[in-house]
Amino acid sequence: MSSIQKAACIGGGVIGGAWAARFVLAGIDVDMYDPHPEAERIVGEVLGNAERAYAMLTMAPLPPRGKITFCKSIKEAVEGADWIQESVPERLELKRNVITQIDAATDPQALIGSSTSGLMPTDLQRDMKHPERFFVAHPYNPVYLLPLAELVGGQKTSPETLKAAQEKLAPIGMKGVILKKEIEAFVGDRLLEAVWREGLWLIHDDICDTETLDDVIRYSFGMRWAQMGLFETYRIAGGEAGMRHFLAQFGPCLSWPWTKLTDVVDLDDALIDKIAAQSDAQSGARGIRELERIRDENLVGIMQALKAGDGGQGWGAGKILAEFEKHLWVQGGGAKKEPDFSAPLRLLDTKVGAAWVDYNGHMTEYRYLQVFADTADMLLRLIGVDFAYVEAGHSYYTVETHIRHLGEAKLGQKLYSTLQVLSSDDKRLRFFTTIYNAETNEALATAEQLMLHVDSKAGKSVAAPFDVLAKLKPIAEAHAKLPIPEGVGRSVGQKR
Ligand SMILES: NC(=O)C1=CN([C@@H]2O[C@H](COP(=O)(O)OP(=O)(O)OC[C@H]3O[C@@H](n4cnc5c(N)ncnc54)[C@H](O)[C@@H]3O)[C@@H](O)[C@H]2O)C=CC1
Ligand SMILES: C[N+](C)(C)CC(=O)CC(=O)[O-]
Repeated sequence: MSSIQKAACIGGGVIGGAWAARFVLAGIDVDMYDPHPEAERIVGEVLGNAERAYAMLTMAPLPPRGKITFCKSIKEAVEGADWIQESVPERLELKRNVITQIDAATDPQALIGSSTSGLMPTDLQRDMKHPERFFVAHPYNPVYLLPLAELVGGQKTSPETLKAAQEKLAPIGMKGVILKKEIEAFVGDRLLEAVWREGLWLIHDDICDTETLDDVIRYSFGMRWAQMGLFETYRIAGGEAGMRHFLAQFGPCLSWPWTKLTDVVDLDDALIDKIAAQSDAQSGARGIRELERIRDENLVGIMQALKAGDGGQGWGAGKILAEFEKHLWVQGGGAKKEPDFSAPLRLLDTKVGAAWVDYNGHMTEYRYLQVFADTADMLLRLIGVDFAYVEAGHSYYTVETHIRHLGEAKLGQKLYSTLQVLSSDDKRLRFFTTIYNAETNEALATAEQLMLHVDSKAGKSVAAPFDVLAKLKPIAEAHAKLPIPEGVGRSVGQKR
């Protein structure tokens, strides 16, 4: 699968900042150009929310975070990038000018995507020297969570470009959907505009207020749309007779006076005041960043629920998440140099994210287990028990864990973990893991764990194969020479 090596983001507002977060959390360095004096702060805040969301979204090992560099010009930002994402304000002349500058400054092989919500790619690529590598990659807010990018080519875009873009989006957890023809506002914003226009009429005509309108969506079809969209939902609504029956029954309603879709409401001062006041009453008690965090938590919950859909295969956006996680597991947290076996193995470096902190203001207990489990997974990958191995039907299962909490970790604390193999045979693997404060090297928690090698299809323990045991052997032999860590074999309880 071809992947993005280095990205450039031109424009770092709501969408450009979130694209940057999507890239850096997938381990890709980003060079950013945005003349806004506070661009660095704004992008930093978006990235903070994105990191918080990812800490809730997945337990798969994220690669080391990419680096964001703020540049002084478009030329400087795009140098060496193989994916450039333009996200400047929605004005044709401005975008065309920026895209032409990007085109002139980059390698002709680099892909150039525009975040435009509705401008035609043919209009945007008009002045480019290499228009064949330009396309619309229309994302949805927040880009770091919602997987879709509508990929739309203009008259001069090559079909290979769209295919390459689709392929490069997959490893960063996105789903590139290629539209057959260009059209203003593409597919998503055509639908959203229709709903929005209708919504504005309902407020204008005092049928409901903004909160009631939002309730109607979120308590009903909004939930359906998140998992089945429109046509699959309506197929079910046709009952056993299916889509043909649905069309026969509800098709005629389309010509009844059910909608005002062709009329555009006049957004005069009175209507603007009314909507703004209703929206303030509905949501004004919370700031934008707080609303973003609530939205992100809810989206994560929906995506995780969908990941369990279709009998555990994953459904809709949950299937994309499952595929992204599989990719992360295969990558194993990024390339690491071969560890030194003559000491406990340093296998994981991480940081306490906001979603890890509990009501006591420190890292909550189950997150320690997560770090221990992630560390154990690193050991397993080191001995060849990787994703392909597990898919082929064998694995190690944890059968016993004893955790000791020795210190506290607060929000943002950098951590690392080390693992010492205590004993092993052809089925058993016993090891001791310590989580450290990365600044002071203070031990914060330890775990002694026992794993069994299993045939996961048969559901029973079996001897590990020769090649796994051969990889484990030098680690186990080297660790047998180390002192037994303090705490090994301790039981839970008070002295009597
Ligand atoms: N906000 C949304 O929900 C979505 C927006 N989009 C599209 O993304 C694009 C950007 O929209 P937003 O991020 O919402 O706007 P925004 O106003 O939040 O951000 C635009 C950024 O571009 C910067 N900028 C202005 N001129 C520039 C230049 N010459 N070079 C580099 N940066 C420049 C501004 O300083 C600003 O930070 C638009 O095309 C929009 O249609 C796409 C999907 C959703
Ligand atoms: C409002 N908008 C047209 C900029 C919205 C989009 O383009 C997509 C989205 O995130 O809803």
